[in-house]
Amino acid sequence: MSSDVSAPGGAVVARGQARTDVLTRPLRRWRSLLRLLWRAGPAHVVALGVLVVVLGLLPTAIILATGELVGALPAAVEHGLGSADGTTALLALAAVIVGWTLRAFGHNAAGYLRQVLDSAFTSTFHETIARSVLGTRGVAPLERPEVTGELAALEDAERRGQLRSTVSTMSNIAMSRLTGLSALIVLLGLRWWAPLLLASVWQLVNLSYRRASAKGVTVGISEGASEVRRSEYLRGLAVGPGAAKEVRVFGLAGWVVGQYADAWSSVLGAIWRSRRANRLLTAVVVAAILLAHGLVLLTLSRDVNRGAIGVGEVAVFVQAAVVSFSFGWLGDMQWWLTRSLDAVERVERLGSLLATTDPVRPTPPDRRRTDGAVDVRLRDVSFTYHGRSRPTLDRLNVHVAAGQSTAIVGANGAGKSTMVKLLCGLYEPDSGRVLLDGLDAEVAARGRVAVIFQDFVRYELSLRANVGFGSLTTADDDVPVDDTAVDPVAAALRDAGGAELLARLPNGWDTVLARGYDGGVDLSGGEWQRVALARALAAVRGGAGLLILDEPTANLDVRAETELFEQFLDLTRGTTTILVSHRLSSVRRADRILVVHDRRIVEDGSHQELIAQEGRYARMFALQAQRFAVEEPAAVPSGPEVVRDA
Ligand SMILES: Nc1ncnc2c1ncn2[C@@H]1O[C@H](COP(=O)(O)OP(=O)(O)OP(=O)(O)O)[C@@H](O)[C@H]1O
Repeated sequence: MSSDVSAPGGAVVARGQARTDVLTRPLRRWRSLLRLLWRAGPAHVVALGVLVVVLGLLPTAIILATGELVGALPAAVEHGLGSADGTTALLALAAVIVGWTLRAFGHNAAGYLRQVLDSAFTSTFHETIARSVLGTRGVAPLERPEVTGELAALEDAERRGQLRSTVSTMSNIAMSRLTGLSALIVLLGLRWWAPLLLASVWQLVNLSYRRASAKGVTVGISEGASEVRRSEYLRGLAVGPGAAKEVRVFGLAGWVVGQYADAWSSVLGAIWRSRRANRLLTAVVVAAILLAHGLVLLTLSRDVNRGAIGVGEVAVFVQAAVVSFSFGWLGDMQWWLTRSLDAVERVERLGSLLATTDPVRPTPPDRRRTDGAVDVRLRDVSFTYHGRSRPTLDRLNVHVAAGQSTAIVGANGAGKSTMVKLLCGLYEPDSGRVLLDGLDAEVAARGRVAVIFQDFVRYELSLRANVGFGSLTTADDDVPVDDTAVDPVAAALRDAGGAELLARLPNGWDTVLARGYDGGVDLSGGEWQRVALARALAAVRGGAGLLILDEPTANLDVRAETELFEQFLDLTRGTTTILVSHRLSSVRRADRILVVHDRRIVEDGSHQELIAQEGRYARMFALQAQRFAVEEPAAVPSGPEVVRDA
């Protein structure tokens, strides 16, 4: 009942809202664009603005001066250049020359300013996005579908180069509009209806082409969207490094190219079909342009016949009628500008989405330690990922004393990495508290937690940056990089077992760890893991009091992982350490082992205690030992690889 009553009212409100939006949305978009532009370089914006006005009005000024010159010439010829008519002609000629000279210089200067502002605008645009994205506490807001949608659309606009010439496009359009408008004003001198008629017909052109191109784009985007994505994906398969090996080994080259061509021509087919449907509209618009200009020129010729206007005025009105086209459709420029406005609107929306999805929680008044090992406490912590109905962690209670080494083990998907992410303050729990030295992890983690995730980042930068990012302050220090006694970054790499790697790199610490760069080298999976571990050790040297290794060693063999973890525990003695691994033999030396199962911690104790309990851990350990004994009996008899829950 209530919905029956409210529905019509709601529809009226929605219609009213839509109408208001039609009016306010363009204003909002323009305001955002101009605000970004202003931030890109106010002085350049003012200078370009002045030039746009001058260059926009100059063509009409030149037309007027030309008219004056043409009008004065017969009398000047008759009475000589020294006469008053001669002076008028000479002044008009001078005005024309000055006008053209100004135009040439003005366009040069405007070209320079446009270039500067185009790149400044793009970088301000990127900076605004980066600020919004990096400004969130944690990563949860970035996983919201509406945020990922906006980011994907912005990336797409970027890839298509839709922003690179925003300022050029905008200034060119503004200039053309000013020229068209001033030419129309001049035509008022012929008949009051002449500019109105031409302006209307150019607006008709504008409307119809905007509709046609929007339709083409919509067809391209909506009907062809999946085909566009598919063709781009196929192109990536053909030319990108990701699939290069498989495409060759499986002989997929012909198939990839054929599929790419099919997908692309199906997109183009849809766009061409949509354009063909506009032929009638185009014919009507062309007829309207011819008719309107015909009427204006007919009126003009009748005035000439009647002797109502002179030759100078004819020159002015004919040129003004021709130049009035600048009031009409300006081709791709308008399309590009609309794309820029769309992108700016998205940036604004992204900013407000990220601002509202990240409420700040109050920090408790507990004590705060600023150095040494971190005391970790999870108090009744429950956590559910966005879009999931079931919590991943349910009322967890753990206390890890400062300096303790703890291993987290459990089957795939048990929630081990989720615990790690909560400890890093990347997500907020639904309820309960994650406390580091008594402070919420979201506020306390930065600088105090060092972590190497399973999918740690392989920065396409120098070795020194890859290790030094663990502690930017140490990496920035201008110390000799090869001396492990004084350089914490070098010491971290040595401790992580990366000395041999360093010796093999062509440019030592400056070697870029990626192919495709001068002297760049890609590393094996195991070598990358040593670099990542070195990064974590650098962080500890830089003051991190909680070190978490979330299975970054999966590419190392069992023996290497075990040795590394043991070495790690020795090196980080005095630091709170959390190790996540599926290989139980690798973490058995930890002071304490937590077994995560079905969203909770089900066992908690040392290796010996858990084995003695004969519970889940003991079963997992026995199973892994058994499997390993079958696969590689000689290597590590007491505990092995293989990753399965019992
Ligand atoms: N960003 C995310 N959004 C939604 N669900 C997620 C997200 N990350 C993890 N999950 C889900 O949460 C559950 C626990 O994942 P988590 O990565 O913590 O497990 P894990 O114990 O570390 O597993 P593994 O041993 O395979 O690394 C899984 O069901 C996983 O699919």
